[in-house]
Amino acid sequence: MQDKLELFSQKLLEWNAIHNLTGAKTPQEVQNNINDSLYPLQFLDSTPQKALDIGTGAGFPGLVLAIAMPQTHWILVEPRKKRASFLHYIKTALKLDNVTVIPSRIEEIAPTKVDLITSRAVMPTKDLLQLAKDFIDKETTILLYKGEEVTRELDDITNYQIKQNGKRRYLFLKGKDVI
Ligand SMILES: C[S@@+](CC[C@H](N)C(=O)[O-])C[C@H]1O[C@@H](n2cnc3c(N)ncnc32)[C@H](O)[C@@H]1O
Repeated sequence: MQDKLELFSQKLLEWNAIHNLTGAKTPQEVQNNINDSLYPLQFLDSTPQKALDIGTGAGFPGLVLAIAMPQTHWILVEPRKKRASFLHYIKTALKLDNVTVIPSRIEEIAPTKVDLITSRAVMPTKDLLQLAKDFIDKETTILLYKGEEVTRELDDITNYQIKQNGKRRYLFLKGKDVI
């Protein structure tokens, strides 16, 4: 896993020097994003079979999680062409057979139920749950990477867990509480 993460980091820095894929411009910034992506893994109680990352951008968190979780099939949804091309390039270069890259918006793709949904810095929680509703069943875990104001977005959702690491808030929801 470490070798793959290093190669991902190196290629991201190379691509990012030409195309503007992400704000992470230095090895340390990329590493910080990798650490952020991986941190909440310790709170997952089982290995999901199928997972969906919405708005993967240059790979955070979905691609990093796919490298760390080879037993899970990851669907990475990213509509911006250069970002999706980069994800596809990394899938091929790192031989990530457990990854499918879909270069579309989440609302444009055929829904399928998944065990885990992740997303970071894409849209407010309620909007995301609405667009992702056909991917969610009662057992689905939803893991959203949020900031300190996370609870303001929750309105009537009362059953959730938040794990904190510095300013990051990892929001865990269960399908049965949001559908
Ligand atoms: C601020 S970037 C965050 C990228 C990455 N998740 C991260 O944290 O580095 C937001 C990403 O969400 C994607 N996005 C925006 N609306 C989307 C939608 N409706 N469905 C899927 N992706 C979307 C954008 O193309 C963009 O790459």
